[in-house]
Amino acid sequence: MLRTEDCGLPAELAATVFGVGRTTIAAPDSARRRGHEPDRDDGRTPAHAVRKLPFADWLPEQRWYAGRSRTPFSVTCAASTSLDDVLDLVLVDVEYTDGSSELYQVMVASGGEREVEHRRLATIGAAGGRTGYDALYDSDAAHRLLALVEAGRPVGDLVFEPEPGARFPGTAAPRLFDSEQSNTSVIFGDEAILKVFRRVSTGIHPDIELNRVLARAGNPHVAKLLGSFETTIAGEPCPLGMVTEYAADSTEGWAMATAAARDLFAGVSGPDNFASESYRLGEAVARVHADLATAMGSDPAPFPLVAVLARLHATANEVAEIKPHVAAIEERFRVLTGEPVTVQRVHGDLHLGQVLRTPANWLLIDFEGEPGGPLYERRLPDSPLRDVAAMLRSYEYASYQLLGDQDDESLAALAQDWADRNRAAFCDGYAQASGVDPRVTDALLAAYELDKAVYEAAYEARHRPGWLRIPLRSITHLVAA
Ligand SMILES: Nc1ncnc2c1ncn2[C@@H]1O[C@H](COP(=O)(O)OP(=O)(O)O)[C@@H](O)[C@H]1O
Ligand SMILES: O=P(O)(O)O[C@H]1O[C@H](CO)[C@@H](O[C@H]2O[C@H](CO)[C@@H](O)[C@H](O)[C@H]2O)[C@H](O)[C@H]1O
Repeated sequence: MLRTEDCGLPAELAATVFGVGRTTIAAPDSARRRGHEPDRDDGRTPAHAVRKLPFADWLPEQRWYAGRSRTPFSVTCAASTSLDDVLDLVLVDVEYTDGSSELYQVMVASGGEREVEHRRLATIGAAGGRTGYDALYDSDAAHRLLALVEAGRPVGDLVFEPEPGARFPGTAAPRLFDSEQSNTSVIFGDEAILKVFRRVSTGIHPDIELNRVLARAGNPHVAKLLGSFETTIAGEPCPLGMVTEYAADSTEGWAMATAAARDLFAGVSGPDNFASESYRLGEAVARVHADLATAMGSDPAPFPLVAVLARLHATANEVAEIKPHVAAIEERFRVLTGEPVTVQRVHGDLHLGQVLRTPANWLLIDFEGEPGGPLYERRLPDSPLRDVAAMLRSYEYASYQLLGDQDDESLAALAQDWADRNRAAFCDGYAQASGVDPRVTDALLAAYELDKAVYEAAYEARHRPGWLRIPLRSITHLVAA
């Protein structure tokens, strides 16, 4: 049975009560142990009402809500900070009946009739005589949030931090980024993109951390970080969002690659068929790796046998189609026991949807690692081959998704040909820029590809069962090679 609570906290757990920014924060499970609901409302801000908004009904409608396959047990407002009279930053804790939990960030604009886009989706509901909206749909509120990052002043427990020398857009009109994402982004004119993290947790956010390091290293293959903001939970930093320069006139690598592969299928492709782009992309990834290694170091380590086996067995328990391949995959992993690799900070979830082609060059975005895992895990050093293998997998996706559920061998041969050509071009570019050809350690590279394909099998089984056959096909090929 779903239980919705509001989020007043006992005094000893409440973090702070500030001037404009009144913050109420504590570990969510502590919040539920409270015996009373202290009323902190001073009449100036609607925080009391904000905490009573019907988040339990609204959250499951949001595309970034990750709890659809689970049953919520309680939905609790764990923290709220009033940014001004009509804008509150709220952290909503969702606990599920299976014992798992998530903390979601919602920026709430409240008041009477507001000018908001997508009113039905944006309306959280009413409490205390006021209606609460998702503020990211509200252009005024989005501007106020951006202004807070630019000003860099603390509000309650919230810390807003502009990067040194960052130039923020002035009055550029904001628009909500309209696509499937795990976070929510607002674009300001052609100048900046504000990404508000939805599922938040304590730790250092790799997307902010690595973008900062690469911007300071002058790396040309990232969108320049302009600022970020975070809060504190139980003494730990909890990153909430970031602003980067917007790459106007850019196209996602996935759109370009799939268009090129489609041309080949239609018999209208030129001789290059994306290969020169793949070469330049390989160079860009190598330069990002080089700057990350220089700035953050690298170390020798053994091939991560325990981790890849753990993922394999967990996936086999979840995805029946993996079971027949387990022994063969395991063998591929076990021959690499003790095999030395070099580890450093890497992207961690690289694919053609995470790269943008600007008129000038390729940019890598979204350095947040594999979504779902805890932040500390996503920041662990890993082999650069992890990223290379992930890109190689993406070329197979780009061509094989065009087959749909057809088993046409001549089409499959075309798909493989396109993928092989672009995979080779990517590795050539990577080798040229790094001085190390990833194909030299072919068994290692294949093992990282296998590990990624196993991850993808779990991802597809959960999110896109119709695409499960793409990683399964690759697994069959990789273990047969
Ligand atoms: N700096 C940028 N310039 C232009 N478009 C961007 C930029 N950053 C992100 N995008 C667009 O927003 C989409 C989602 O961004 P991403 O960082 O991957 O969000 P999420 O973490 O929610 O997946 C990208 O696929 C890209 O199309
Ligand atoms: O972009 P996210 O960080 O959310 O990454 C997740 O979703 C990706 C799909 O959007 C998924 O990528 C897989 O599908 C891509 C095509 O849609 C393909 O290019 C990738 O190679 C493939 O792994 C990614 O694995 C997942 O973590």
